[in-house]
Amino acid sequence: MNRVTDDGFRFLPGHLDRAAQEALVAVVARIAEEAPFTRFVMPRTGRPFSIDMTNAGSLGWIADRQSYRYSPVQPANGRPWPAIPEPLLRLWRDLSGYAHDAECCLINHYRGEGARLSLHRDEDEEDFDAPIVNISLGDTGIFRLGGPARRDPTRSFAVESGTAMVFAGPSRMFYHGVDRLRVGSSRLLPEGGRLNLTLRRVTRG
Ligand SMILES: O=C(O)CCC(=O)C(=O)O
Ligand SMILES: [Fe+2]
Repeated sequence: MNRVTDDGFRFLPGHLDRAAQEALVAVVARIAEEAPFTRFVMPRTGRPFSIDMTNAGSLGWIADRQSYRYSPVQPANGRPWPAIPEPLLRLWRDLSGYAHDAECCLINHYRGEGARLSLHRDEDEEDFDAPIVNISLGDTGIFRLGGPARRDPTRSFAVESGTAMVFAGPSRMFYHGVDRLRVGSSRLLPEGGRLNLTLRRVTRG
């Protein structure tokens, strides 16, 4: 049921088997020891996200009252983010086909009911030519994919644990978001919920 569409979007359910998923959960736990999950607030409104975030990589995606941006250090303590672990770099190399390595792995933790991510575009990077590689672990997320304009029609995908998605070509700049979780649909994470990892190139290679 792997799908490739001519807009460059690839939907790859079952890309990671159970063992690979468990290994990535352990990888995320190690990252979170060095860079604890935090709840960012949105610029201007100061309203908190409904999900917790952390990063690995030379640059991490952050949000505060001022802006959405990439930072080489963790806002909470000024320390660098942990390096992107090798298994994640391998996924990037396999799935992105890009000449340069990912610089950021943003990790989103959707803890349960009410955790969502409104429709947005990933546009804080300098390099829009590099694809975005998206990996899901734990509870199924209801993912919404639109088009280049906010008003474009959207499609919804149930994104199960182990699914990889690649946003290349035109789909790199498509609006997207997560409406909700199917809470309790997976037993991968001991505390439940969903982890989403996005591997990103930020600077021009
Ligand atoms: O959780 C997801 O699948 C989407 C995450 C996302 O769009 C983002 O982190 O920018
Ligand atoms: Fe996004």
